[in-house]
Amino acid sequence: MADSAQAQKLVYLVTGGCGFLGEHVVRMLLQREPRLRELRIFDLQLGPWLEELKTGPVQVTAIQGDVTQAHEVIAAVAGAHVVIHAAGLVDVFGRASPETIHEVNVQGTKNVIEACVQTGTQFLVYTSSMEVVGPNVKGHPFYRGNEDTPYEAVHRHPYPHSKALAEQLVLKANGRKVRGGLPLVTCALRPTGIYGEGHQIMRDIYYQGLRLGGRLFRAIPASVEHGRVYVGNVAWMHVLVARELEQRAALMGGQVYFCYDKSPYKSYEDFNMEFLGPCGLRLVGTRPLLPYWLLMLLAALNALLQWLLRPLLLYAPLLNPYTLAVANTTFTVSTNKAQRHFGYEPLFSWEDSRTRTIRWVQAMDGSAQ
Ligand SMILES: NC(=O)c1ccc[n+]([C@@H]2O[C@H](COP(=O)([O-])OP(=O)(O)OC[C@H]3O[C@@H](n4cnc5c(N)ncnc54)[C@H](O)[C@@H]3O)[C@@H](O)[C@H]2O)c1
Ligand SMILES: CC(C)[C@@H](O)CC[C@@H](C)[C@H]1CC[C@H]2[C@@H]3[C@H](O)C=C4C[C@@H](O)CC[C@]4(C)[C@H]3CC[C@]12C
Repeated sequence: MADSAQAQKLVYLVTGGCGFLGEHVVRMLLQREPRLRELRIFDLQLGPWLEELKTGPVQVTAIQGDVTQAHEVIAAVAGAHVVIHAAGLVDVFGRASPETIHEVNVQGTKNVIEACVQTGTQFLVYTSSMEVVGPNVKGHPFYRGNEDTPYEAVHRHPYPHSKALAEQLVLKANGRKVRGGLPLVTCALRPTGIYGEGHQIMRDIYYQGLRLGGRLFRAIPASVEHGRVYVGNVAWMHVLVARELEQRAALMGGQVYFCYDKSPYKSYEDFNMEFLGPCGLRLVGTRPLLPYWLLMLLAALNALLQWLLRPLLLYAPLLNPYTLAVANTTFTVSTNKAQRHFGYEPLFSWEDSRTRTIRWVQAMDGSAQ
């Protein structure tokens, strides 16, 4: 094994490094990538927690920047050996316009790819999403599917559409010559619904339950299963892919990998209760309390209200026609492609993932029980 001076020679860049997933990727890299000399964290909004990372042996460089600005991306990428592109606008609640979602998720990804080509960075890992596949607009279930399962991926919503376009760009760029003549090696990771410390939607649902007297009301049948994956395992897969991409370029280049672990298959609501239940919330109803047609009507009313109120304020509730359709469509993955291609095994067991998430919820407002 090379001594520490030789081993620490690589420069990594993580775009979106201050986000929910990005922060876990940053911390995982610092803990588990011994070859790091410099870790660049590029984000629109830098977190104050970055300061605590600057006391270690790895040079941590915080870069406030916008992936839609090509020159800012080029400056951040120049000299990096590996780019992990996790920056994105994750919006299925109508907060941002379709144009903005496309600008960030598609044009931003184009800028990252071109920056790699122009500056000579050879390895690019893209954080894609299960939504590149589905659920599709027809509500077809994807049951224990894998990377090769045939499925009619048809998207109308701007977010999944943008992720699909961006993923295509990344995979198509595999093999392009970068500055210096070497080939660009790319791959895309497709997490299912990520949960864990820092998950904003879980936080929102928790506080919604507190506002409703500790109760949540079942809207989705328990039989509708949604694949979920712990954020620490998604971060670990990113670290592993970035490490193995060079040695296994021929096998991994241009490939997609679902992110998976041992988290149980449950409905979105029942899965959330694994963490919210121990924190004092109760899910009312063994089956949906309202008929689906009424939920669709309420979702449509929310969409109409959002449109009417937009000139005055942002009204963006959890329930809208898209989120209802997604929540109500089974989407679970069962694959071992990441294990076969680069030896991935989840770093965190289901029990550990669950405990860590519960502790995070409990710490939110000192509700430890
Ligand atoms: N959360 C999930 O369940 C999930 C599942 C699958 C895939 N993903 C993907 O993982 C990635 C990270 O998602 P997340 O859940 O951590 O979301 P997040 O919103 O917490 O993090 C996204 C980060 O990107 C940054 N960002 C947004 N626009 C930017 C821009 N123009 N320039 C630079 N930085 C910008 C944000 O500031 C934020 O820090 C996204 O690409 C998302 O599509 C998320
Ligand atoms: C109000 C009820 C119907 C409630 O059950 C709605 C839940 C809804 C907000 C979530 C159900 C499924 C979620 C999505 C899924 O986990 C996968 C995603 C892909 C990722 O790339 C971004 C997030 C998301 C779209 C995620 C968003 C919240 C849900 C729609």
